[in-house]
Amino acid sequence: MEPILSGKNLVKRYGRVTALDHCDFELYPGEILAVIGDNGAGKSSLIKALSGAVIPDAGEVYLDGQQVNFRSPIDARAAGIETVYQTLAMSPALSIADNMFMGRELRKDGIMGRYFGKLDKKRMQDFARDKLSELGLMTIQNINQAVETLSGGQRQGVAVARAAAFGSKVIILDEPTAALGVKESRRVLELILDVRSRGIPIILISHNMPHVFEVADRIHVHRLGKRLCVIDPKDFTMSDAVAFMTGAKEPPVLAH
Ligand SMILES: Nc1ncnc2c1ncn2[C@@H]1O[C@H](COP(=O)(O)OP(=O)(O)OP(=O)(O)O)[C@@H](O)[C@H]1O
Repeated sequence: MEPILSGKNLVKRYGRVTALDHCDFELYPGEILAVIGDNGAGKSSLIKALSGAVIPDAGEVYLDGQQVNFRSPIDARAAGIETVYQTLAMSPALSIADNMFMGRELRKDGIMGRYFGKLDKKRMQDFARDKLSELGLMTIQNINQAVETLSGGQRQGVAVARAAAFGSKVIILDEPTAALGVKESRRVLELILDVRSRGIPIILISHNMPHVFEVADRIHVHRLGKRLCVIDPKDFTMSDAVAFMTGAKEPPVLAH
């Protein structure tokens, strides 16, 4: 099977810091791939390079086997890669429906939409409602409710639903459960599994080993700016994973 998204020899330097040091990466169709690593290992730099948020100094990114050169996250989004950052990029005062369409609002058909930019609120609300209920998020009663009235878990849910609605190829989640309580985290993990069952592969960056081991099909262990190894969570313990990523223990099989 060919990877849906891959990176080869990616390099990213910030002054004298090498955040990505000839890093390789592969995401396969339909999988949840966790990316773990110590603070500063370069995980964020990796997903940013894959999603157009930073332009690597060297190396290549391939989507569906074709080389891509994303100049911005907008390019990556247009190609079907959606990223949910911890900060969520939502406007708290706007409604759920408005947040789902932020930056890609639907306009009305015909003259009103084309020449006067009139938004098709009804179509956006219906779409938002459909997407949220598809993912079992209809504990949210009112699609016109402001995002600031939602709990942390519900907000994360809306952000994941938004990504799932538009991310036709790949969804990247950066620490989706970091700010959440036990119950809310559980809901978000279920949502991640739901998204996978719809056939969309997910990259999950997380420091939370129980969460990683619960949902990931494979784990990319990142260390000192590159992939150290990829492990199957069924073959290793959480302490093994932590030992590999901190350098306390050598992995049995290296990435290269
Ligand atoms: N914009 C930037 N300017 C300068 N240095 C940066 C910048 N972004 C990242 N770095 C450096 O690059 C290295 C890798 O950072 P990165 O954020 O990718 O790591 P990370 O694994 O995501 O860390 P964490 O788990 O702490 O979020 C770090 O040494 C960091 O200080």
